[in-house]
Amino acid sequence: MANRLKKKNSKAPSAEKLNPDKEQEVTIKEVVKDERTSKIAGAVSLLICAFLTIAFLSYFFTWQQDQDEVAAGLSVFVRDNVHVDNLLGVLGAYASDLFMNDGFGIASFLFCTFFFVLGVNLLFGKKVFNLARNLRYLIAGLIVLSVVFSFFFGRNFAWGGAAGDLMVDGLVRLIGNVGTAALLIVVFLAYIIWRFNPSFKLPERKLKQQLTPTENATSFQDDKNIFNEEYDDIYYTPEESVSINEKYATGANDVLTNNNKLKNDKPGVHEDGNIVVIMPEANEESTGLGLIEKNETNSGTEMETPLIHIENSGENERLAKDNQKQKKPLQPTEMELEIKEVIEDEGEDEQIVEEPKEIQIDDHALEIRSDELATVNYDPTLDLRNYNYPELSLLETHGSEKIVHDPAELEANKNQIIDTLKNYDILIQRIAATVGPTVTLYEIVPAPGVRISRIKNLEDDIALSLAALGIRIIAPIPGRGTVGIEVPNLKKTIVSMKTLLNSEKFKNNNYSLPIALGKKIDNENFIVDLAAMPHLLMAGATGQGKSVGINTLLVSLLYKKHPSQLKFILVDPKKVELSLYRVIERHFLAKLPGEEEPIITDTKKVVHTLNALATLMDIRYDLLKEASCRNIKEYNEKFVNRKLNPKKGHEFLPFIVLVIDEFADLIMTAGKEIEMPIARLAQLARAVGIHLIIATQRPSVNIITGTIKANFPARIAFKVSSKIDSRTILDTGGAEQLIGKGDMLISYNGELTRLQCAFVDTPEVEKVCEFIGEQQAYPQAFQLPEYTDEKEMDGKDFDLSDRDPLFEDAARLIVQNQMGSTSLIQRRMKLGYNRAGRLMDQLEQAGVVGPNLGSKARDVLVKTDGELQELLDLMG
Ligand SMILES: Nc1ncnc2c1ncn2[C@@H]1O[C@H](COP(=O)(O)OP(=O)(O)OP(=O)(O)O)[C@@H](O)[C@H]1O
Repeated sequence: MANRLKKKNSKAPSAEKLNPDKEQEVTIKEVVKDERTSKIAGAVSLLICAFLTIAFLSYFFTWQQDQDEVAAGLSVFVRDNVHVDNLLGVLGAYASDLFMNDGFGIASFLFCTFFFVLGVNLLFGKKVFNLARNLRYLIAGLIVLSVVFSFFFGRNFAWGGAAGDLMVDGLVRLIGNVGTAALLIVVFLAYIIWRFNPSFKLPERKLKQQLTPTENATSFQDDKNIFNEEYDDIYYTPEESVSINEKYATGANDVLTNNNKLKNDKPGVHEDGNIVVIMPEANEESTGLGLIEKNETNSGTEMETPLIHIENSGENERLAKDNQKQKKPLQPTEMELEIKEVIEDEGEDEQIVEEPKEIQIDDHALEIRSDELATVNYDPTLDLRNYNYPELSLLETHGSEKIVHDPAELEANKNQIIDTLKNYDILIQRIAATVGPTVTLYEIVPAPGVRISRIKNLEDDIALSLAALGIRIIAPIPGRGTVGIEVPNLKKTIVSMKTLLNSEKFKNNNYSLPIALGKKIDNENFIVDLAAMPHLLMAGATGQGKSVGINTLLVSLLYKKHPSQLKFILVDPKKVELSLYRVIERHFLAKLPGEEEPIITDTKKVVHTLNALATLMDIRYDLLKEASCRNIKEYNEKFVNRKLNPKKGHEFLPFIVLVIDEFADLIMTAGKEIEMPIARLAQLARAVGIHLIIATQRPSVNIITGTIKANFPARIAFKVSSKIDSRTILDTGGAEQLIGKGDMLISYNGELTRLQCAFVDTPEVEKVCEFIGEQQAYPQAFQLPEYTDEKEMDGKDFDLSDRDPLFEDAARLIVQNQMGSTSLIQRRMKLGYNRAGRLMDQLEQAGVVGPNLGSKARDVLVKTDGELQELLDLMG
């Protein structure tokens, strides 16, 4: 027996036997999941609703005739010669008797509403009504209403059905007739309040002329109740109740779009009849102001109803209608696309003129003796007084420049956006388009109640549905409260450098270092002051427009600055990108003393240059300190007004802009040696007019380190390959969705702006450089302070035959000035502190100066040039 059992249990079921079952199981699941099944179920449910409604209504008139027939139960379906009067025959008579007589009486109509709700939800495949809430209403309603009807209407008809009668009997036995009546009145009222939340309002005593904010807030609260009631079953789940406030606050989006107007509106009645109230629960993007329109009701009492817009009465009506239609969203094609006007700032085609000078100085100013301070202002441009600024004709206009609206494209995109959002149950109220050079910004006002975070979360799906590269969703647009969707234009417009340089904003600004970067989406020229930035970090994958961007910056500055006012230090490890600028070496470039190449390509030299720049920064800080100035602007002003003595080492300080084209290469080869001086310069150099522009195509965290990032508040990202890269540069995603070719995001002043970078082609840059290069120049490039590798010099004891090459110069300087000061050597010879200190030690050993006296200058032991010469001759 045991064996037999074992055998039976261990016998594996054959595959053939299993398969059919499995197949069947899968098929049933599929059938249940199939949307057609739910549609069919929905239709059946609606049919049941209709059937029950007709049967129940018919029951009122036929119950007496039919009750005998159906009293015998299910046999009515099989018995012969059964005659019923119910409109729906035997089944109608049986069902209505079952629900009304044997069930819950008139309350049975609630079953009809439940099947209706269920049917609609199944048929449309989404949660049109809240099923759970309706089920709660059904159960509570069946109990409460059946008892109430049974108790108050008696038993001559199935008012409360058998269930109602049974419960009434129990209650009467328990608490008597009076107790039951009292209890049922309370329960019934509670049910009505729970179900419909009616508003109880005392009649107004007199017409209000002026509402105080508190009164307004109360009115709002009341109306909100009416509103809740109106929308209770539709669209919104209880969790979305917060949104109901927004929905009620009809004005919310108008508040947002009309921010400026509304911000000025104070609570109270306005001339146009609108009343502004403070909305206690307005959503956070709104200003907290909403609008309520004054309306006369039939009864003549004043009532507040939600108003959408305030611009003018016609608009109000239209939007109020829109608001009423919220339950029925507009079709995409029905919604109008508002095309926003773009700003065009184009100046006349003329040459950019030199900044006006306060005083024109003629030749004799040069003859002013250095020992007496002149009364005429110093003009730093005098050395190259015939210098001509580059002409605009050297640049070209690329393409048509005019931004073309393609109505078909705009319409198609608009419809697709609306459709796509609708698929995700996001309804919108208004849509506007701003056509930019490369992308069009569709600005949408979501319907009240739609949470903006939902749109943001659906970014990828929406981009996929719109099937366009480079979709960026800005939800919400800061300060506007609308949601922006940027869609690339099929036909892109190139922004020419020439147009930007010809714009009024570029020609007439008082920026120290104006740079024309590009155009915003609304076509506004983006022109900023590099001196205010004060440094710029640029990143972008290869081929996305970085080099063009750097050229744009350099060309802007070349068009606006005189060689005496600005010097560039160009670092180009790739050797080819910036080589065009070598022809302006003696006008605009700065380099290390004795250095051949004007453009720095070698990493070791970059380290030297950066350290020399740091030394220059220290020297400039000393000068500023002596002149009691806080920054280069104040210092230069004082110098120009001849309040600073050039004999004491003061001089006009040009701005210095350091440009590094490929930062990653440098960091890879020199690491900290590069990072440290860059960080130090970035932290301190701004006040002394030294600004850095650093570009890299590898925006990874080991290149753009925390130290670097912290000191570069202004950052530009061209298209990058990943969201991580975008975060590394901008601290947010978005740059991976750009479309290349100069499409960029700039994070500046805490704002993220999408720009189309101005385009300047290499031949144009070449022409500009040649134009400058052909003109009279300084004898040599601007000399940076000498830099000697501290490590090389350290540990070497002073040996007279091995003295510093600058020993003699330093000795002469000290003797001539009769002042043994290290900072004098530093400033006048443009040396770093360490080297100047070492020179001073050597001078002490040679007997030129006395020992260190702490904060005081050392005594100078050699009194005349002749004495010094003798000493030097002795030293050999
Ligand atoms: N602002 C712009 N407008 C139109 N086209 C542009 C713009 N910027 C760049 N382009 C196009 O993209 C190409 C590549 O640009 P660019 O040489 O500046 O890239 P890059 O990022 O510097 O590349 P790499 O790192 O390899 O040097 C240009 O030749 C030009 O055709």
